[in-house]
Amino acid sequence: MSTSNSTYTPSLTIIGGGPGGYEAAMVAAKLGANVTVIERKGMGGSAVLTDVVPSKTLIATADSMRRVGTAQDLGVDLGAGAEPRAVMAQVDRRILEIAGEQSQDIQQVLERRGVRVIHGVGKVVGPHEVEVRRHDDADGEPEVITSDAILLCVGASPRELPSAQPDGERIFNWTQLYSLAEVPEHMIVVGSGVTGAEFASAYDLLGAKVTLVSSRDHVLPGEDQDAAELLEHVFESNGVNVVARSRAEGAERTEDGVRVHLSGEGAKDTPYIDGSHVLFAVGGIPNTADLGLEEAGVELTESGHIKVDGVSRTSVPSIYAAGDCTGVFALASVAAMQGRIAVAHLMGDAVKPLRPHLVASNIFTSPEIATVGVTQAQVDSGKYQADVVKLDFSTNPRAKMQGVTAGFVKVFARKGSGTVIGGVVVAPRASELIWSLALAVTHKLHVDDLADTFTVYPSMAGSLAEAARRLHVRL
Ligand SMILES: Cc1cc2nc3c(=O)[nH]c(=O)nc-3n(C[C@H](O)[C@H](O)[C@H](O)COP(=O)(O)OP(=O)(O)OC[C@H]3O[C@@H](n4cnc5c(N)ncnc54)[C@H](O)[C@@H]3O)c2cc1C
Ligand SMILES: NC(=O)c1ccc[n+]([C@@H]2O[C@H](COP(=O)([O-])OP(=O)(O)OC[C@H]3O[C@@H](n4cnc5c(N)ncnc54)[C@H](O)[C@@H]3O)[C@@H](O)[C@H]2O)c1
Repeated sequence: MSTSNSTYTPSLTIIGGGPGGYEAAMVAAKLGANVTVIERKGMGGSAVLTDVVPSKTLIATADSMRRVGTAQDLGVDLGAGAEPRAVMAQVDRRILEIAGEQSQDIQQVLERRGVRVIHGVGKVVGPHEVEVRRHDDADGEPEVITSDAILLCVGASPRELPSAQPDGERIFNWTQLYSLAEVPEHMIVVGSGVTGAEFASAYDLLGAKVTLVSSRDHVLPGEDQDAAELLEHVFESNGVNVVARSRAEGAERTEDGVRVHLSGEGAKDTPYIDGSHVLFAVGGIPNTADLGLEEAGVELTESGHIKVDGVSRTSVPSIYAAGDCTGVFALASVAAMQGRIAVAHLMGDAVKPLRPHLVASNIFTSPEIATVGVTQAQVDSGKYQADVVKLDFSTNPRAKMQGVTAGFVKVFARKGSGTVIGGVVVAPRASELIWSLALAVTHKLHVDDLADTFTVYPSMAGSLAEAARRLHVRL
């Protein structure tokens, strides 16, 4: 259906204004739909207000600290006694300003495109009906909006331990970190997934003493093992204390800080840790309770996520879902893609189902860890037959010039054919370098295509081309 030539204007109600919701709203409005977005916190959702934007802005400051800290190795005299210091009040103000501006920008763009934005709480009350309680009319009668389709993009919230309720002063979840007057003296980070690793890295660079509690043998379970080991090595050399094979059982306030109680193998040596602050980064739970989903017949998984197919359809034909509430891949980019796919499907536009094996992602630690496509674990398990080349950046001239001492690039090419099927980059700004590999994986480029493409000399990207060259298949 080409909506621009059609007299019929489909209508779409979206609950949740994060990347899943706002991207879908923009595309749907552009395609001519009548769109309403209901958001309870602010446009941009958790991604913009509490998760991605604030954490990456904090990490930008931490990264500046890193660069200033290593400037002396490059011959920069910072002057006697001049130690870089993060001024947290200023850092936090900047974070909240950037998040607020970003949220405003998104709202304005949507409104310019004719999207109706409602600040309030939405609930599904039928296959085509959403009830909304507006914040500016909380005691009034809720409005019921009827539309051709509903898109659920309600996201997720931090998981909390009953025995460690966050108070936003000493015991934190990741949404509460942006009002610290000072850099924490000793930050205990519980959970060594992506969130825990990023904050452990950031607070370390900001000057805090950091202890990272990991329930597994190593940090970043499930990520590329070489990358995780390298990061753990960097953590160790920076003085981050990784307490492995330990689970936090609870946390309590002490006179001047917190005590975190541990269980598990690691707790035999360390039954508790005292620190000034503790951050719980122990995963998220989908915001699907009290949304009227069971009554509407929308099927959920055991974990409470909304079941969707490759084009974001739920078990109810008129209801779609996208983003963290679906449990597919907790990434802003995936949420946005799922939202766009839902809209394309609804509007009868060309639609390609989500292809999770093409997702590129980045862990914003120092160094960053970026991945795309097939993983080393999948190659090792025999799921994919691949040739693998791993090149350390230690021999890369640009890396030497910039003082980059730790990092590598790894390229996976299909055995026999040489098609690029995956890659890992560990380096400062790996998030930017991975795009060339993502392009290669998505468009099934050959290693020779990468090798034959000019790179700038000297550049970190030169190592990507060199890895591809080493994977050349001689016919
Ligand atoms: C600390 C942290 C850092 C991250 N960093 C990155 C990163 O660097 N890159 C990346 O790709 N991903 C990152 N992520 C993941 C990313 O934040 C999520 O994948 C993304 O936010 C998902 O978008 P979404 O649209 O599903 O939901 P969200 O961004 O969670 O937005 C959902 C919105 O819906 C609202 N809502 C819920 N219920 C209702 C209701 N009934 N009525 C009205 N509104 C409602 C919520 O309040 C929320 O504002 C990070 C996550 C965390 C926790
Ligand atoms: N840069 C990014 O793109 C980025 C950043 C942050 C989060 N995310 C997304 O968010 C998703 C969730 O990541 P996450 O790290 O928040 O959650 P997660 O569920 O991946 O990791 C939480 C970790 O905490 C551990 N844990 C749970 N309870 C514990 C306890 N009591 N004591 C010690 N450890 C405990 C778990 O075993 C797990 O390893 C990721 O899949 C990622 O996609 C992305």
